Amino acid sequence: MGIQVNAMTQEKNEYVDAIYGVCEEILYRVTRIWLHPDFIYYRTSRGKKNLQHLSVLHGTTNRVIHERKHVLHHTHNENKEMHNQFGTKERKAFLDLLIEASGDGTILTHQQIREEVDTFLFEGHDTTTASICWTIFLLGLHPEIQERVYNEVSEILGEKSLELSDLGELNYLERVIKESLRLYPSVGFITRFASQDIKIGTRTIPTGTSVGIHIFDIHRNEKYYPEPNKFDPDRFLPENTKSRHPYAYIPFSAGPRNCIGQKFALYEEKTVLSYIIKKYKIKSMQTVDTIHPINELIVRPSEGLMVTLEKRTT
Ligand code: HEM
Repeated sequence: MGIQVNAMTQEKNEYVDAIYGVCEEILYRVTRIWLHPDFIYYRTSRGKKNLQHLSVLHGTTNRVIHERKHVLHHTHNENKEMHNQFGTKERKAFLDLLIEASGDGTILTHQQIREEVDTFLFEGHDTTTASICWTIFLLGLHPEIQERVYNEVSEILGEKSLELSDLGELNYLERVIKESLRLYPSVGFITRFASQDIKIGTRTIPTGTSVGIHIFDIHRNEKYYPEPNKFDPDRFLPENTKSRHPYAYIPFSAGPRNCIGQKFALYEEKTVLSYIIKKYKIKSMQTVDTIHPINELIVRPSEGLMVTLEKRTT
């Protein structure tokens, strides 16, 4: 979106703190029915704190949109092709497209643009970060699987830099990421609103019900995944997936409101992981039994994940 959050360099970061605060608060409030009415919740100290977090988040997004509108207004480049420093055609940024499509507020209001930007900022960064971390942790526990990834990456990349066309060749790494997303789906739980009666077996879910879908548990169903807690990337070999129920694996949700960033997410993860694995041997300092995954909208380890990185010599 064209802003620097500096989340890696600043120990205390207002934007990051606000994201964590809001995530924690959503779950806290959702699980306490007496806090559901606004007129009660916003009178509590937690409700007031949450408003402060939201004001940081919305303030940042508003600033990004206003700055971008300003730039677009002054460069008048809406209909011109943009070229980067190498002279190749540059695609327009997502925010630029939204601003252009907004028809100066007649088609998309400022608030609607802001909601889209918030969704992308949130869905697009924490999800992939968590998934990359869990994959590193699992590779650090399984040296033989890590070595297979290393061999694949070395064979495809050699000494050259990664190119877009290489990403489709990293098949084993893709299976590793998919299996990691099965065991630790970044989004462990989603909800849907039943817009009509749904019959499941002998039971009916009536219209208007909020339905919780526990992706974390679905992914550990023994019926579809024998030895469900075992990390086995070969579960995602084509011959092993072809007869699996399509909704037995839903890290990106399913249906019309599934994740629109899933292809990008896999590209991003393959890029980051292949660079790390090519340079370092990863060793995990914890085991599956000593880490505690928690669901704060994103499935994270409650106390972080400790790994050591040893520089590869070959
Ligand atoms: C490993 C990475 C990711 C995972 C596991 C993931 C997972 C999901 C899930 C489960 C949903 C459905 C949420 C719901 O229905 O409540 C979703 C929606 C969405 N995701 Fe992702 N996501 C990932 C990465 C990304 C990235 C990188 C982007 C953007 C660049 C993105 C953009 C979105 C958007 C915009 C939606 C909302 C779609 C809609 O409501 O129509 N996601 N994601």
